[in-house]
Amino acid sequence: EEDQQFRTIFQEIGGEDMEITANELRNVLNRVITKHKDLKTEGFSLESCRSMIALMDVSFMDGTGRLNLQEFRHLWNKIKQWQGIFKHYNTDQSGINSYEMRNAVNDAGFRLNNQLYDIITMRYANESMNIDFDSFISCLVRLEAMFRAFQAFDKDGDGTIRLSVLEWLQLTMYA
Ligand SMILES: O=C(O)[C@@H](S)Cc1ccc(I)cc1
Ligand SMILES: [Ca+2]
Repeated sequence: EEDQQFRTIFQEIGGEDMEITANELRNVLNRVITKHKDLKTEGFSLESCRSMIALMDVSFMDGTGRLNLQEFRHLWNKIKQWQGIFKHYNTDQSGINSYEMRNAVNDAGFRLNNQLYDIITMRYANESMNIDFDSFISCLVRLEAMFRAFQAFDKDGDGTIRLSVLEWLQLTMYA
């Protein structure tokens, strides 16, 4: 039942080619956020949607540059989960600050170190050191995809991976 609902949404957004492009993803995300006044954002940019699609490609080893149903379902479920976390910390509608971001990232199930929390704030916060909803989502999509990519490379699970420079560039230039 829920799956059929998903397929319908997906069909409506992606069109008959059953794939969602960055533009189509941007349109649906920006349509949904207009219905949520408690999600502080200026909207999702095309670039952030391109990045999220590339990260889903990396997660699902599917270098199409578009979202298939499986990738879209995963991304959409994550956004639904993470938007709830964002609302929980975005109490004053100013976005979330670096302290709240640390708790939000933990609530999303990630365990990082202090240096990484600082890096995330530097990378995703605006001039007043607050993180808007679209940046919040872009950050967590990247975080999750990078964890999954590492695990895919770390076949023996020993916590280390070996990459040639070209393998490194294939990952970092695309993701
Ligand atoms: O589906 C919805 O509208 C709510 S429940 C969750 C949600 C909120 C924001 C986005 I963008 C996507 C999904
Ligand atoms: Ca894809």
